Amino acid sequence: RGLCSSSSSSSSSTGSSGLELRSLQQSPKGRNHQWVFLGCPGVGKGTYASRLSGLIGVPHIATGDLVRDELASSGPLSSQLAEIVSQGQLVPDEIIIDLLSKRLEAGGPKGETGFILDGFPRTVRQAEILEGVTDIDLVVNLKLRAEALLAKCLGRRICSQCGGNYNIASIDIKSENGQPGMYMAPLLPPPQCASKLITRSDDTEEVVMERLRIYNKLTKPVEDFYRQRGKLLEFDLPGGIPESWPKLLQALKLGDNDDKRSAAA
Ligand SMILES: Nc1ncnc2c1ncn2[C@@H]1O[C@H](COP(=O)(O)OP(=O)(O)O)[C@@H](O)[C@H]1O
Repeated sequence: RGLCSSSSSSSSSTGSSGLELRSLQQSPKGRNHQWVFLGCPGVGKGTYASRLSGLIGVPHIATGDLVRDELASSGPLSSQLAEIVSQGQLVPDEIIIDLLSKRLEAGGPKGETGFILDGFPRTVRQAEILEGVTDIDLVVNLKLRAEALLAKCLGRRICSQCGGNYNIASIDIKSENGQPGMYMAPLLPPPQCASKLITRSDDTEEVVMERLRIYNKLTKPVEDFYRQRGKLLEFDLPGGIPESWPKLLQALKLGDNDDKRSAAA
């Protein structure tokens, strides 16, 4: 059983949460794509969600980024959040829903009606709340061989100046016992970022292992939640960006041609 292997499904009773996600467009007419990206830490959700967001013209909203922005703002929540995040635990639903609602509200005046969510929902309860306020079109479940996940998290680097995301891990899994090999090249920073790289404080081996454990326990059941609703698209990443990106576009029927937007409709 791998780090990110499947687990049994969980029941999904719709409890009254008392929570609401404000300002989501209710009507499927005239709105843009509302997609969710699921996948273990290190799988590359941020990379692919952000590339796709540029392509289909909707914002990439990562709840992990919202949490880190809140942490950096030194607001009233930051010390509570710092402790939770540094241990790889999940932030309480109420806080996450509040951060996400505010982000969605801020997009309203800019005319944002769609999104690619990355890092939300992370529990069945969060999925139920989201399903209660809008009809998600598609959930992409990104999967990567377990051997690569930890290395990908440990190799992650961010430019402290421009915010660019890079990865110094070079993954070369040799073929063995009939299993094919896999190569993932590092995503190195340009020279102007190279001296300004920082590592996320929760990307240590101990915390990543805990985040993977929590993913399997609390987020894996979210896959079943969407599978049962016919919304889940499974996508096995075949390697690094050069191999994976065109295949992902194909799987999403976005094709690699000039007609990307209409193909996405
Ligand atoms: N939907 C969520 N529910 C609860 N906690 C969250 C959620 N999204 C992000 N977090 C918090 O922010 C941290 C970083 O999230 P993220 O950047 O998505 O990490 P990962 O690389 O593990 O997918 C998580 O470990 C968790 O503490």
